[in-house]
Amino acid sequence: MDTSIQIFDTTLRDGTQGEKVAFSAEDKLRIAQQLDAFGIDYIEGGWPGSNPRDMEFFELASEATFNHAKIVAFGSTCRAGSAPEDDRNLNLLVEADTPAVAIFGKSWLLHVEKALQISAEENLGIIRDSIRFLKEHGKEVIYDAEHFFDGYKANPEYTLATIEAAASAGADTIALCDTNGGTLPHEVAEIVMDVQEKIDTPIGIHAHNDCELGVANAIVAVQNGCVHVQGTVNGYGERCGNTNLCSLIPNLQLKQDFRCIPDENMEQLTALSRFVSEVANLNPDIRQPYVGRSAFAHKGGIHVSAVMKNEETYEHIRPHAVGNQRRVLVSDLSGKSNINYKAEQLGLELDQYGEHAKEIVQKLKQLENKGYQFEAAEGSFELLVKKMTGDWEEFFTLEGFRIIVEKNVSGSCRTEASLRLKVNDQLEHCAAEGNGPVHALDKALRKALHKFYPEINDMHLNDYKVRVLNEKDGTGADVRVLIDSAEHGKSWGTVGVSHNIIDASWQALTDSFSYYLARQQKEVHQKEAI
Ligand SMILES: CC(=O)SCCNC(=O)CCNC(=O)[C@H](O)C(C)(C)COP(=O)(O)OP(=O)(O)OC[C@H]1O[C@@H](n2cnc3c(N)ncnc32)[C@H](O)[C@@H]1OP(=O)(O)O
Ligand SMILES: CC(=O)C(=O)O
Repeated sequence: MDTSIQIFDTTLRDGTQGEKVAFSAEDKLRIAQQLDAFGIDYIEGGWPGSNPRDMEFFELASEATFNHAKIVAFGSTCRAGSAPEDDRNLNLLVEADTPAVAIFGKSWLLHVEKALQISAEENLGIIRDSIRFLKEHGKEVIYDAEHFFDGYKANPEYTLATIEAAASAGADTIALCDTNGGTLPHEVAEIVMDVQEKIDTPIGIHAHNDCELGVANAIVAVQNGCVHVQGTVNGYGERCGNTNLCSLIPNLQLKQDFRCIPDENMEQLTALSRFVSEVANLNPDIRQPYVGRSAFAHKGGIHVSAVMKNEETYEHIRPHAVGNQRRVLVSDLSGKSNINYKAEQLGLELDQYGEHAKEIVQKLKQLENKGYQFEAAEGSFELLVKKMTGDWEEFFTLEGFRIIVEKNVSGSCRTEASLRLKVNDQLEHCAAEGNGPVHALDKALRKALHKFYPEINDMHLNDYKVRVLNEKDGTGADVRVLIDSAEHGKSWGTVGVSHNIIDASWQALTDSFSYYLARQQKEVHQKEAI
């Protein structure tokens, strides 16, 4: 039995119908090339009749090389009352110069009568005529039966007649669309089975995620005979999105016998997902199954303890199978297993210190109780462990700092920080102005450290977050500051907690510098040892 499933990616078309998703023509080309390399069969690039950017994409795509995928141009059936050869939209589909086109037509009488405002017969006519026209121009035609499931539930005879019209006109594939995303898996299964009995043309599924069932509906459709699935990377798409290919593909290929992409490409899945979110300029969803940063992140002590003994205890697949990785989070839900695992990852040998793991767990829980959070502050966690295990020498110590913020009647604001710091037994006294107090402190600290540690020029602050911990105390509340710093693509997080926002920032800031300097020192020692 042939178990291959055609994967039709519509990230560049339906994906861009999602809120906040937009790509330039060049972005689309970059994504299309990644999708091709990943082994996607069809890449729907956009609607040439919609806007100049999509037209530009098809021009760029016609000059690019795709080794596996077919590029698809998307549009609708012709307008009622106009012959296909006079229809601008259909002519632009032909001119897009792609081997395949996808057109959507109406399946649901409600749409025929209310949206198109034409008769049921006329609708069958425009479906037939549009497909015939495209076939006469040598195109492979994928017919998207819009609102197929809703139409079928309202009037199965008419809805089936629309896809019979498409099949008789030569459509190569008929994709049954759950356009409003409201159909349940058992309904998809029954309807797909019925269509299978009545239509010889290969059928596919295009599902939306309004009931969080985009992936589930695509799976049952495949289990009941669909051989073609449409979806998007990360599930981007109109309203709540489309079938998420990043979940669907491993669900079909790793857990069942269906084949969607070459096996060896599965490890590229996480990279593909993150590449697309990067180009879309959207934060990746950490909780996304398979590819999210938290997909294999273990927090509960019981889980970590078991995973260290056997990963299958709390992992449904090997993270590497999809190019993701296991993470162990450290928090007040940790046990000593979390600490041991994390320490091992950081190259810290806790075993030699015997009881240290238990002490660290206790300290950690106390600190988390005060509002510290180490999950996203691995830099501070490493410093804590080193300090508690006696494996630490300070790079600098604070003698004191003072910050002045002046606001005058013109509205302008001036901030200056002055700092006294001991570095290598020398007292450094530096001052700097900044946009705000933390910026001024950061600059003064850099000034003081630079002559001892010039490498600090290579690190910078990526992100700075403040969280009020006990809101009811208003402006007197404790705050947690999380700082994300980076150097040449490597990043680390640090944390500080205080009732004073400047003090919390100082803790996170100095942890960030200390962590970085310790890492640099370790790299130098490692190089010297070689
Ligand atoms: C289910 C889906 O996702 S379908 C894809 C939806 N995607 C998009 O709409 C994004 C791109 N769309 C666009 O750029 C524009 O809507 C265009 C260029 C296609 C059309 O713009 P306009 O001509 O200004 O029309 P407008 O968007 O207001 O309305 C759509 C028209 O298409 C008609 N139409 C809708 N579906 C079909 C169809 N399958 N076949 C023929 N005509 C259709 C509507 O009846 C309406 O006609 P009317 O102008 O006579 O009322
Ligand atoms: C065609 C399409 O995008 C839909 O029906 O949802």
